[in-house]
Amino acid sequence: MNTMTTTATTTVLDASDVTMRFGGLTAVRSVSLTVNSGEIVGLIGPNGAGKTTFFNCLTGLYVPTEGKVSYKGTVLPPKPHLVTQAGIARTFQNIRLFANMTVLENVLVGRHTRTKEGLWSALLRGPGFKKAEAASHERAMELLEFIGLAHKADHLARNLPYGEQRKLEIARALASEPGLLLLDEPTAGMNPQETRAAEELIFAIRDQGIAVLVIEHDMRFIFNLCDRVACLVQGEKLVEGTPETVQSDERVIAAYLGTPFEGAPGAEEVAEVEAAEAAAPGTDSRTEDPK
Ligand SMILES: Nc1ncnc2c1ncn2[C@@H]1O[C@H](COP(=O)(O)OP(=O)(O)OP(=O)(O)O)[C@@H](O)[C@H]1O
Repeated sequence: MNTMTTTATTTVLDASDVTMRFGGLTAVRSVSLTVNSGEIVGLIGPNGAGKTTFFNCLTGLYVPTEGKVSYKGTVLPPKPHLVTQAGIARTFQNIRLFANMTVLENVLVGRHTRTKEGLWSALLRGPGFKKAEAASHERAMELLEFIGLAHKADHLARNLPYGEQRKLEIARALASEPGLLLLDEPTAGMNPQETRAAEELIFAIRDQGIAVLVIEHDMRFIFNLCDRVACLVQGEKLVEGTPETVQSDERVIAAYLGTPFEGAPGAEEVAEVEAAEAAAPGTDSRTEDPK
């Protein structure tokens, strides 16, 4: 399903024995994970398992207590902007757009790590700055085209529907021209149509040669999307493997259900619940202005 036709596979991300302690609490314990070129890797686990903390260790927001993180063979500096510059971009669990800026401006903000023009050039608006500005504008419009929002370039970000805000965040992350994209719960709060669109978008991103690591609670989404899935439980990696391996692992099921596995809900039951949800108006618990 997710097969690539490219030949050589290289390791894009190599996180080795990453441990993160907060005082007496070990949120992540000796977790190793690689992401290879052409791959979409999923990170799952119950609430509080350490997924976001692990992401924060990868992106320089946290300095791991132990372990190291390399990107394309080079150990990453523990500073978010340097990690972005190195080639890793991320989105957050809660939407972090500039609500009062336009869609285009939000993407342009994401380009700043790739703009080499210095302060004086920017202040004097010399020819170098103008050329860089035009190139950034062109690339930002290409990205908006790619996510299907070019026609809304001049809209304020806060006026976009929720699913489009999530897409815009992805476009802003892509604006830094990453080799690896980290997505923290990209479908949180989405309806089934938006979730399907997000899936298509992530496949398209992978097809452009960008490796993807994604945290998600929606199991159907993750098992359909990913080439490989790792499951964290209480800060430790419990299982890693193909979606087939992970979803049939009884330890994973038990970790989610909190009880020994006694049979998964049937497809019919799931469809019934979904149909009831879709039919009932006003059951969407999302807020207009998600934090
Ligand atoms: N800055 C922090 N200081 C202290 N404890 C923290 C901090 N960040 C996370 N934790 C703790 O670390 C553990 C892992 O949290 P984390 O948010 O990484 O889990 P998660 O798997 O991302 O959960 P969720 O799915 O709910 O987002 C939790 O017990 C959390 O309370």
